[in-house]
Amino acid sequence: MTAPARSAESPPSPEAAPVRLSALTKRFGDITAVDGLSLSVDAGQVVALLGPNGAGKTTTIDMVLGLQHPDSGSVLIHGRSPDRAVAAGEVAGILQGGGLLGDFTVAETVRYVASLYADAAPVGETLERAGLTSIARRRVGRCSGGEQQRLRFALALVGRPRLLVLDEPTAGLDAGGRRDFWRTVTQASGAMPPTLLPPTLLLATHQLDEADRYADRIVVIRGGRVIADGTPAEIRNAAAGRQVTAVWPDADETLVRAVPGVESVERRGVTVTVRTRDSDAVVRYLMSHPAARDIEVTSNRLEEAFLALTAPDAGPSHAGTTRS
Ligand SMILES: Nc1ncnc2c1ncn2[C@@H]1O[C@H](COP(=O)(O)OP(=O)(O)OP(=O)(O)O)[C@@H](O)[C@H]1O
Repeated sequence: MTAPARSAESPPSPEAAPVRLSALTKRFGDITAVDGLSLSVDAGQVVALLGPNGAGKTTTIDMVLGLQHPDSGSVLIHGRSPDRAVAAGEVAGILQGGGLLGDFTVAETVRYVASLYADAAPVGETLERAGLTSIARRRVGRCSGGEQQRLRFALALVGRPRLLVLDEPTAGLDAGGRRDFWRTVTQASGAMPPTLLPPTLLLATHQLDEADRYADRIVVIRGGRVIADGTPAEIRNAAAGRQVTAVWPDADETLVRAVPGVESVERRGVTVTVRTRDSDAVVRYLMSHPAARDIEVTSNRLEEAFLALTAPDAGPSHAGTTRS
């Protein structure tokens, strides 16, 4: 949890982006953890920073929360500095391994943190939103890892932040704990009144399925830089395109290879498999040949796209869009 305590300073600009990172750079000795990273997150987006270990996700998140300061570049949260945004209670974070007091009950913990805010959300409502009502009297030390993570979510919500930042929120949870955590977050987002809804979510993860399933937008980071930025479907296509298969006994592979966007053509028996960046063009071509039948288009899996994008020798993605 980040420090709460609202201050009485001037309100943020209503038009300012929830997060605007400009040419952000952070070094630790010889290591450049974040290397000129620019990123703008719009209100209401669920954005996943996706990258392999050491990509610079946590360092970026720490700078968004004012826990680290950049060597160069700037961070603006709703148009102001992270320190001021955190002090104003506009942003809350769930950080890796954030501490909880084992002797407090779940309800006491939420009540205590709520008391630090001038304008906290009602405790009962917050417990309900985080799926904690049935264990409100349980000591925190007796809660499972998943329940403790839902408690951290409740603590993040109780200050009514407009931006919620999650760093590897399901690290260490089993499949059931991960599912419950995300069910809680998405149900809370879908059903909460505006007073309790954090409208914008920035999530750091290396869990591909998490980014794919829950984010509107995935920003792939490697070596402290943005290498791809788009919807999950765009990221899949950016790295590896699509695959079109058809049954076509007399296919002329040379002609298929000449269709715009085609990367490879493979023939096994009567089946032709085409990897392409433009599946529409391939389908149109196949449809113009009556002998080609049983045409199927499949998206490559995000995992393949991610591995292709983050391989050490991979160049920057050409199809991913970079927003700043
Ligand atoms: N306080 C620090 N001192 C020295 N090096 C650091 C420090 N914090 C981060 N680094 C280095 O900066 C690089 C980026 O680390 P960071 O933790 O931001 O990556 P990450 O993408 O969050 O990785 P992970 O998924 O493993 O948490 C790594 O090489 C890491 O070793």
